[in-house]
Amino acid sequence: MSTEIVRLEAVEKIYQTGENYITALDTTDLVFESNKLTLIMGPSGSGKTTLLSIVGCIIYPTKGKVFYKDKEVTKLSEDELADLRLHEVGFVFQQFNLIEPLNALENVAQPLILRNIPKKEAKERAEGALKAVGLEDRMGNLPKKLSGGQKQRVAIARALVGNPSMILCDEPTASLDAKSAGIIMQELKELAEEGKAVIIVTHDLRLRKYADRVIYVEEGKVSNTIKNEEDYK
Ligand SMILES: Nc1ncnc2c1ncn2[C@@H]1O[C@H](COP(=O)(O)OP(=O)(O)OP(=O)(O)O)[C@@H](O)[C@H]1O
Repeated sequence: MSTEIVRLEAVEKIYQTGENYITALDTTDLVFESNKLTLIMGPSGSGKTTLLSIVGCIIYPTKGKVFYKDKEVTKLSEDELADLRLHEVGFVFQQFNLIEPLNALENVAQPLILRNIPKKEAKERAEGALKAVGLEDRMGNLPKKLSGGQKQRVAIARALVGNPSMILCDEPTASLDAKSAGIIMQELKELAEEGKAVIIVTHDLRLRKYADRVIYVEEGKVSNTIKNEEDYK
């Protein structure tokens, strides 16, 4: 059963640079639910990262309201927002963002250490997360001793380890070959099936087969249909 995780009500984001105003996201109403893998697609500069950043409580919208499980995010202070992010959101990026001198296990344990969880418990939970992504035999490896696909699985384990409700991914397969990309998408799909809200920004139209839902963003406007596939390449 799906439940509502994030709700955007009449959300708009306008950036100001000097005297110029850019409407990165036009008035948008959206709901993201648990148990669903959603793709956010659109041409470069269309507003995808802006949308993901609002959903992930990284930035405030200029107008409108954001609710996280009925808590109004747009009323929270910066500190409360950071706290919500730390506990409820897992992030996965194109470039993995692993800490090079730390091995896979230490990388995955890092968010728990930041939350002052005792080292022993952090290690046990990190082992569990690495097992969940099939990397139990690579726990002691430094990132440089892992393939791109394995690094991304470590990044997914790190996103998972705090047991967030949402996993947000910005181009998670863009640095990977087709086979590794397929493994990562399968992994993310399983997380959605287990109850997470998984939201992925991508340019890759081939990933649509993994999605429960696809949202297209063009010039800051969100819709359920694609206008011109050529613009997405
Ligand atoms: N911090 C910022 N200040 C000013 N303008 C910004 C800022 N961030 C984004 N923009 C502008 O807002 C618009 C949407 O940007 P956004 O990064 O959300 O697009 P995107 O679809 O994620 O692009 P890409 O696929 O290239 O990453 C663009 O015109 C961009 O130049």
